Amino acid sequence: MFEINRLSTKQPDFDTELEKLVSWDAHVGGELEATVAEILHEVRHRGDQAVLDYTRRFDRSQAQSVAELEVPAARLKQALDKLPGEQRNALHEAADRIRRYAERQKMAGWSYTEEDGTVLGQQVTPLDSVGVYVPGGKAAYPSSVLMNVVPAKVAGVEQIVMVVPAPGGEPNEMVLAAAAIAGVDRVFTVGGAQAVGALAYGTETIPAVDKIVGPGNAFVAEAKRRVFGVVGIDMIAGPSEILVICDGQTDPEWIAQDLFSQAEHDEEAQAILVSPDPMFLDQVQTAMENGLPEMERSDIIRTALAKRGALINVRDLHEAAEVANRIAPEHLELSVAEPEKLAGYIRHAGAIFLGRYTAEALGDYCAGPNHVLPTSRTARFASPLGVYDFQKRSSLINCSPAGAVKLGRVASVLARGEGLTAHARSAELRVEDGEGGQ
Ligand SMILES: NC(=O)c1ccc[n+]([C@@H]2O[C@H](COP(=O)([O-])OP(=O)(O)OC[C@H]3O[C@@H](n4cnc5c(N)ncnc54)[C@H](O)[C@@H]3O)[C@@H](O)[C@H]2O)c1
Ligand SMILES: N[C@H](CO)Cc1c[nH]c[nH+]1
Ligand SMILES: [Zn+2]
Repeated sequence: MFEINRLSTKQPDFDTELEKLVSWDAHVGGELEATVAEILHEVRHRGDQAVLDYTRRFDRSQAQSVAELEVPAARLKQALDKLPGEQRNALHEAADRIRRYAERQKMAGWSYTEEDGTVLGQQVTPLDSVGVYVPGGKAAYPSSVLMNVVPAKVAGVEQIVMVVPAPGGEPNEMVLAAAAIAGVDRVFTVGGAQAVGALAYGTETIPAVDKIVGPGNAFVAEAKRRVFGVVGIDMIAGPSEILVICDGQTDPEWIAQDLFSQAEHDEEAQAILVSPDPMFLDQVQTAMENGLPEMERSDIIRTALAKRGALINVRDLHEAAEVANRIAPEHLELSVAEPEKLAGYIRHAGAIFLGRYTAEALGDYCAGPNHVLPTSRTARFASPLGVYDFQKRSSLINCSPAGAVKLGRVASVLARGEGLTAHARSAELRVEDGEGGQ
């Protein structure tokens, strides 16, 4: 037996029950926030020693120094060379698809000339240094190495520092091989909030970076939220989420596995099925009941489904889209006859998977689009990780003498309206120069 929440939009307390299910606060709460605040404080003030203490405590490392937690470049290459051919080929194929998609996201600079000869534009530059968090507490994620590092390389980031927990002190070989393929500059086997703190503040051994990207559990997500401002962050990419909208015509076993696929990441993961067909919800529940014992991580799935899993009955597919928009899930599968039509009603989702054949798991590994996606309803305002996260823009303004006269007159009026005399004089001097020359 397993537990899963059953809801219907027809029940009078639907809104309250849905809120309980999807609200971030209800699941993480103040204790986690206090723990993360303390870890960040310690790392900021005690540097390497704090990183080492927490790594020994949370990841059972035997290391005596943070230097010992750095993985040399030769070790990455060795992992790649020794990897079974099938795994090496799969990593290369996934990297190629991710790169092809990322290339299309690359922003270029542009400029245009106003009638007065002033040139206006935008210059695009890559970030200097980036810290990539690769999760690794409950599972190893070579795919996350590729998803984070490949777009950073496409953008032209100079220094990429990767952090990844190594439970028991043993780094995962496929993760190291992926780091070699992607071209990471430095790797430290440090995880959790202490890794985020080290990348944000810098320690004696781990360099501070300009921006931290990558997914992780609730501790990692909270740590990134807290260091924002000291460094840039990509988004809150916390415990995984899936929401499937199904018209009742897909094989229930397919949908059951799709729901499991995200639930197996974490006890805090979210897996929701929305359908107008109550009998189909029953069939999927039965398929889950039958399939669960075969799952290697059935304990994690069981906990996640009881906490943040739900089968929701709606009146029709239009109402299903409304529910999805309210939840703003990380992943949204549209397992319906006309997915493109339904997609037109979707406003908030990290990634949309269209049609019965598009299993979300394909996007996790190799379809091409990034699997680092906004969670905890942040898809209302955030986007998938992309090359644009590793690029920044500077405005370009190059005034001609005539442009300086024209703009100077406008600026002078506005500056005097704001009571800012120096601004006004700065503009007026160029106007006077231009008028004198006429
Ligand atoms: N949104 C995305 O794009 C995306 C992609 C891949 C994975 N994920 C998510 O990443 C997460 C991976 O989680 P994980 O746990 O396997 O690895 P993780 O690397 O995110 O977290 C492991 C670290 O958590 C810290 N930690 C664990 N328990 C702690 C405690 N009680 N107190 C303080 N720190 C503690 C430890 O430092 C440990 O190193 C999952 O939630 C998964 O759903 C999300
Ligand atoms: N589903 C995760 C993003 O939430 C990505 C992933 C990696 N490996 C398997 N899945
Ligand atoms: Zn996944």
